[in-house]
Amino acid sequence: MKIFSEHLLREKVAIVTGGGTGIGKQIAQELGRSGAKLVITGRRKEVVEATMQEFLALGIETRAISTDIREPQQVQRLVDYTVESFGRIDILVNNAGGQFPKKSEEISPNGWNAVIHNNLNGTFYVTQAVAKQFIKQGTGGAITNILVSFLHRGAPGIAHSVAARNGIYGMMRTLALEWAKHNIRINGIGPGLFVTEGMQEEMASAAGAHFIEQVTQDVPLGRTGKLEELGWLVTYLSSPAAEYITGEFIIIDGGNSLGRGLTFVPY
Ligand SMILES: CCC/C=C/C(=O)SCCNC(=O)CCNC(=O)[C@H](O)C(C)(C)COP(=O)([O-])OP(=O)([O-])OC[C@H]1O[C@@H](n2cnc3c(N)ncnc32)[C@H](O)[C@@H]1OP(=O)([O-])[O-]
Ligand SMILES: NC(=O)C1=CN([C@@H]2O[C@H](COP(=O)(O)OP(=O)(O)OC[C@H]3O[C@@H](n4cnc5c(N)ncnc54)[C@H](OP(=O)(O)O)[C@@H]3O)[C@@H](O)[C@H]2O)C=CC1
Repeated sequence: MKIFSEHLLREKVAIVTGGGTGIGKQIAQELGRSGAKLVITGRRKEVVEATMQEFLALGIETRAISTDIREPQQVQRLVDYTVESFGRIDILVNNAGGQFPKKSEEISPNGWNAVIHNNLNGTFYVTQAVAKQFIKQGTGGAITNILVSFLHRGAPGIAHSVAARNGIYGMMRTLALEWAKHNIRINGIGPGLFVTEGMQEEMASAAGAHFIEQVTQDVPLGRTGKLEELGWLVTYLSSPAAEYITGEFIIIDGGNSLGRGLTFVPY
């Protein structure tokens, strides 16, 4: 379904980390369908290049480059490559990340550090490098961080990831204040359950075959999310329609974080 005009983000240039797969791929596609030029990145070159070919076939101007967001030099190469390719950057989507489920008493120091490093440090490196380009351009920019719906509620089994995402949340609120004078907006969204290969490999396989059905039972709207729904939200937040929104966190989970509601209903 097409929601936004193909001119909404015309002449805008967007970087999407983890843009070769799952949520990042769909967000990138929706930004591209709304007119943005794309640079998609992830560690696996062959994955981002295959997605680039799909986008080019749809008529979306796309480049792909491999980057490990944990490596500041590679992150700077991503920024330089984007500017060399398209002359500027306007939009950043920090989507790359993830975790492995594990009882907290069993997480090794290395395991803890791996998740914090990938999510929190990696997100900061990309955010800082892109924001420096925004400031140099003097154009402002829009940054959206993909966080988790249970950011404030907590989630047993992924303490390292929830800690890292709350670190990003604190960073995001601070940077929204610090960089408002440069017209850099920075927001976060918290997806509930969206079925992707990555999610199935990392989460559902460890949690059991019925994980998705079980989680879905708790969703008031009675279904998992559609990936396009994330793409539309990020497109909105990246567009002029959201020019007065910064430092915000929006949950998109079909009401899941509301819980089941009151057991007593007065009718
Ligand atoms: C409701 C759903 C909500 C959320 C859904 C999603 O997010 S869906 C999106 C889902 N998509 C993703 O999550 C994809 C992204 N995820 C990843 O790329 C990786 O899982 C990573 C970044 C978390 C770790 O990568 P890395 O290359 O830095 O790790 P490394 O190999 O160098 O090991 C370092 C330490 O970590 C330990 N360890 C690592 N893995 C596991 C494991 N499975 N099991 C146990 N432990 C594990 C490893 O043992 C070692 O500790 P040790 O033995 O030395 O004490
Ligand atoms: N699916 C869901 O229900 C939910 C997902 N999320 C979050 O949404 C994001 C996308 O998840 P999803 O699409 O489901 O799963 P994926 O596993 O498909 O997405 C993870 C992406 O991040 C990239 N990535 C991971 N680490 C790095 C790194 N160090 N440098 C560069 N790229 C990296 C991966 O590419 P590569 O391996 O090639 O580097 C991959 O493209 C994640 O942050 C996830 O935690 C949040 C809530 C719910």
